[in-house]
Amino acid sequence: MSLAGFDVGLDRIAVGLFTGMAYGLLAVGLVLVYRSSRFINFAHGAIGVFGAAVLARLATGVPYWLAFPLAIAVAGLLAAGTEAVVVRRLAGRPRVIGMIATLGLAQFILVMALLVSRDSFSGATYPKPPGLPSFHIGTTAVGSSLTAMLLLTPVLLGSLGLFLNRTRFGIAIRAAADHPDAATINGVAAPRMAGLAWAVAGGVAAFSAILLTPTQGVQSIDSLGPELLLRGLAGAVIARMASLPIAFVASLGVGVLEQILLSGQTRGFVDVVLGVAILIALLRQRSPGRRAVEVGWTRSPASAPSRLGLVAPALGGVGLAYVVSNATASVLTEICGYALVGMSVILVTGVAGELSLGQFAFAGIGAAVSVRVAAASGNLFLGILAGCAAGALAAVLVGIPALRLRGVALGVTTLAFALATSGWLLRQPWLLGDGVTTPYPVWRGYIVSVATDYYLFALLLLGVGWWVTARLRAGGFGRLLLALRDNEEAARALTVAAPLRKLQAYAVCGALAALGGVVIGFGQPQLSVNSFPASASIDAVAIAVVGGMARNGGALLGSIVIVGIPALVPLGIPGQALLTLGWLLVVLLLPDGLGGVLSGALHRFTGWLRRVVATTAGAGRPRIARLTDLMDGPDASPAPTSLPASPPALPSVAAASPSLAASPSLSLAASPSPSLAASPSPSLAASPSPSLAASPSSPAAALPAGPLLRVAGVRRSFGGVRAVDQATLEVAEGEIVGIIGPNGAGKTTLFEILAGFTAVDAGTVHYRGRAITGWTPERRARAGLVRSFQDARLFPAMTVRETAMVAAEREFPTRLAADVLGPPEAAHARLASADRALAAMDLAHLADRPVGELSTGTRRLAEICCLLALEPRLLLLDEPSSGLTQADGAALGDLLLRIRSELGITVLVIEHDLPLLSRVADRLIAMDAGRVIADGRPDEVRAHPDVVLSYLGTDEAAVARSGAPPLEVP
Ligand SMILES: Nc1ncnc2c1ncn2[C@@H]1O[C@H](COP(=O)(O)OP(=O)(O)OP(=O)(O)O)[C@@H](O)[C@H]1O
Repeated sequence: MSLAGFDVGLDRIAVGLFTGMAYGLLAVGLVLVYRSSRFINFAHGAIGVFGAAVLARLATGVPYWLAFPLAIAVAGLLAAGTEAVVVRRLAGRPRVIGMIATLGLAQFILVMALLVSRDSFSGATYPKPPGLPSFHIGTTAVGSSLTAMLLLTPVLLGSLGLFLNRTRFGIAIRAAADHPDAATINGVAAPRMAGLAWAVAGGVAAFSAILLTPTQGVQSIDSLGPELLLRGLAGAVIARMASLPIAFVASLGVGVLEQILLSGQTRGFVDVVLGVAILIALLRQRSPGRRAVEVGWTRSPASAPSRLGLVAPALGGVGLAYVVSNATASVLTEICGYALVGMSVILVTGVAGELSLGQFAFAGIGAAVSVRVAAASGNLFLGILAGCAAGALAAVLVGIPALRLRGVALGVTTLAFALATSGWLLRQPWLLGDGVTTPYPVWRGYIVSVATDYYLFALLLLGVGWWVTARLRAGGFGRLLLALRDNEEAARALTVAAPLRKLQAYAVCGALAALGGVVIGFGQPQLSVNSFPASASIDAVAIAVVGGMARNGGALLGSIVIVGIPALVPLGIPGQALLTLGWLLVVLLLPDGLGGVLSGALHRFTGWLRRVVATTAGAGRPRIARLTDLMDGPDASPAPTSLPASPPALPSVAAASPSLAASPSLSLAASPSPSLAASPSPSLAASPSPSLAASPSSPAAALPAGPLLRVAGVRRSFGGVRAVDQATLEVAEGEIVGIIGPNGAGKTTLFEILAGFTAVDAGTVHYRGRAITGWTPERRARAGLVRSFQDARLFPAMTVRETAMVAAEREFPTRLAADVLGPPEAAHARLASADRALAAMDLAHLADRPVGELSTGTRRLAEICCLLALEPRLLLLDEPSSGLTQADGAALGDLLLRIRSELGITVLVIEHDLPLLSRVADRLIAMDAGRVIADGRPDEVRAHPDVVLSYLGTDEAAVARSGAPPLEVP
């Protein structure tokens, strides 16, 4: 039967269901692992293939049906071992790194499978299950393997369901996956349960690989890589990486759809359709309320463009052109191209913190467009520009769905795009078709036709890409990306426009990868899709990780190791295994990659040389000190000495108290310190200054009639939990209002809604008379509605000064082009503004300390400093006293009163410290189970019977016990 040119007959559907079963099992394993470890195990398919290899080897000596469970058990053990040795070891590092480690592991395991048994890659010679019938559906032969799959898959899934839902271990796995902390408190060993989940997933993968291999032709490592993974991921993503049954059923659909499409189209077209299906599934997913904050990024030296750092390797590279053969020059050219793509990975993953598995697709598109445009226009530079623009555009389009969903979303969409590009897009006749003849680049009339000459041209483009990347990383743009990577919500609360900045990052990375593609493209007389396979995108990730993501030089180093060595030295399978094992070990053991090791060695070497020169030649600063710039460049953190002079330290909030430096805790016991408003600083303390008074959010600006904030009938549920339920409240200009309620009452969710981080199910929020329900967090923050966070995490890998510079973005925003080409005025202005703000809060002495090293109290002060720098009109503070000592808590009360009296800022504050609130608040609002249960004067609310019942549990006496005796309300 045919429909629109596609065969939808029974045969097709039957074959589709069989392959769909295999994809379904893959998807089930991916979901299981994702639920327990929160990342995608890219080695999942490879673990299955390893199990299949073990069966092929065992079946030569023992009966098949004995080898079958043994092989599954080996795969389960391998998966559990992966969890214990690789995943747990990387627990404190970003999840992206865990996923990258599994990419390396996948390659290593596949090579190992090849060493265990070559049969695991060939359907013709692979053992088939004995004792089971073969039959026909229509004209389709169903062999014994498919019969086994048909009979055993329901048994396997049924047992898995029973195991997860009915057994103690299964329930513990689910509990540990969904609520690890709660499970640990209840005595469930969460890490052991994750290991068990991985073991089950590994066994399932082996089951599917063992029964699927006999139905396949010869499989290559490539066909078992990204393509198979995408098919499993499609079902898993449709099931939102959560539901095992939906993942399985969706995968059956994927299998059937694939078979039907294959009747009239190529495999590449199937990838396009799957990519679109994944995109739709991702876009339909609702953005989660609170996001998990990414942990584990360490502070890395950003590479500022140092002249020596560029010139020294460039001179070495140029020198090579005169000593190597044309064949070697071609390899060197390839290394340059891959290094540029690796740099794009460094920017998107190392700096922006998102995994992209499609950078080579952008390279391919860039190459194809540039070659076409250059050939048509006869202008090489026009071709290069067009190629980079095409790469940037493609990256932006692919990145859009990932904007709302962090974590794995970009990895999944880019993987789909990589496959669709190499399988379909690049094969279109208007791009590469069956291959196009590349015109020779012409340089000022000179035709670059010799490989060694072309290598020099490649080196030039590498230098340009390096310089641009280094400028961006060291400037304001790099800082914004780091802030978004470390803590996206905090960055948005400081007015950073996350979607715009991320799209800019994707565009730059797409253009950079495309430039790599241009280098590779013009280096080949005939350009075809074979130069840009999907698996090369994974090599690009390997390059970045092996070389080290902290430095641009890492991409070059990684490219030499991953591309150069195999091209120059024939490795064979054992050599390849060693190389992949090597890069896996680098991921596990060297967070800074080989670049970090080399840079450390250079530092030590130059230190030693300096000492030698100093001893032999007496005093004097040897120039070789700057050799270290080869890897690092000067630290991007601007030296305080190079700044415009900061105003003298102010008589600030903390000035009258023991200094913050002297005490690790927050010291706000400043009252009666000189007034903030009286401070000579032109910054946050400058309420009467012209800039603040002129600001639209200034209290002096014309006020609309009515309350500053009006919340009406707001509702928000998470699953079955009504976090906020018909909340209605108002806050008048100039008030300090406290929000109280027991844990889980919905206070923070209400703040999330007010600040724009969580969407409402129903109800409206009006601020200054305008409906802001649909506004983004950054728009609200720019309008003066500013929030703090309960944990005051800020950006752990950034210094206090850099954090304050993020807040200064509101006044002096970073412009991408100016960051690369422009003069440093805006950067200086941001720096001066940050230093003024820090000085006003007496934090100047902490300016160069990484935020991650500060105590909670000091971080909280730094956070308030940044928030005040935004010149807010309404400040939402979420439990500002948590983590403070009692004395600091009292000083916080003084600070709140002065923020209102001297800066005219209205404050809405969530607090558990009732005595503090009773002292500073004009009004209290009590919440319970998402509802507002009381609203009025503090003494009234505290005495309200519902409040006593829900919040205090007992009676008014508990108020006195919960802290110091209440003070008079001012
Ligand atoms: N993103 C989310 N996903 C699922 N449930 C959520 C989410 N955010 C909040 N909740 C649930 O909503 C309810 C209210 O949580 P919320 O954090 O707003 O309360 P709270 O009053 O701020 O508590 P606490 O004082 O402990 O911070 C809780 O049951 C919480 O588990």
